[in-house]
Amino acid sequence: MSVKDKIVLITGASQGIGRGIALRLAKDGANVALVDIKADKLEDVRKEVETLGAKATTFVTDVSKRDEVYAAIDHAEKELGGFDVIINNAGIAQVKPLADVQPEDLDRIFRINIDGVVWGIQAAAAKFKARGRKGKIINASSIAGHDGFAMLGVYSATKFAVRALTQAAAKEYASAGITVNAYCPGIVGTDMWVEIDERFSELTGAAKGSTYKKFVEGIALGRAQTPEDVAALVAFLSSDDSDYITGQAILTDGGIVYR
Ligand SMILES: NC(=O)C1=CN([C@@H]2O[C@H](COP(=O)(O)OP(=O)(O)OC[C@H]3O[C@@H](n4cnc5c(N)ncnc54)[C@H](O)[C@@H]3O)[C@@H](O)[C@H]2O)C=CC1
Ligand SMILES: CC(=O)C(C)=O
Repeated sequence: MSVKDKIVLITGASQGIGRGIALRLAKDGANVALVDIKADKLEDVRKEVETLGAKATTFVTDVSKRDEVYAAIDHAEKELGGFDVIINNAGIAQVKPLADVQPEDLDRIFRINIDGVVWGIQAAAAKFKARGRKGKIINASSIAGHDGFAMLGVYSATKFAVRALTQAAAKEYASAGITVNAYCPGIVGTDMWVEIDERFSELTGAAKGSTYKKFVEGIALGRAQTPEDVAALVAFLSSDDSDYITGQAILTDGGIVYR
């Protein structure tokens, strides 16, 4: 399995799963374009990647803004000399009972978790076609893209939407040699889960840390997932070994959801 010398753009790369993917791909020989809204943390990840001997560039981008996503891909191509894979990883969570959801809640999460993936798909596909090259598009879904989770209903809807977009894009772009897949992590110990746990505590009175603990106790393999666990699947999906796979939303969750 190799991603050697591939040029991979990763959104949401400042921390958590995105950072884990960047470091894994760099170790495997890829060069990476790191994209996020958090400029300072992006630079920290760039230095970590370069320590591993890979080339890296950063581009501060809000994925909900179409022009910025197109500009990020142009930047990656110019700075790194090509463009082979996009990982539409950036996303936000939202913990709220459905009864309390307001129009602005929908707007915010849809713009990042759905619009951001649409812009990433269309901008990457346009660039692959312009370069006359095959390419790979890889999107972040979730176990919540396979099962709707209570208090995470709108979030779950966005992750179901990512699966739908992945399937539709796989069909639209197959003839251009572009594959489109999604990864579906389970309970990963990142800042996103710190926030989810805190919001559950505020809403239900659960002790701090107890919601995360309860979810982790439901994992068959008996431990929380790490960004490295997720990155292992994404490295495979980024490599030529996954060339015959398209339109799939692959679970990597240690045994929570079975499909
Ligand atoms: N942590 C978990 O348990 C799981 C996470 N996921 C998904 O994996 C992806 C990454 O999650 P984590 O690393 O855990 O989250 P995280 O909250 O630790 O990191 C998300 C990154 O995305 C960036 N981001 C947020 N909005 C952005 C925007 N508009 N434009 C550009 N960047 C933006 C943030 O600045 C941050 O660096 C998300 O799509 C999430 O929904 C899926 C399943 C489980
Ligand atoms: C954050 C997330 O996708 C879940 C379900 O944990």
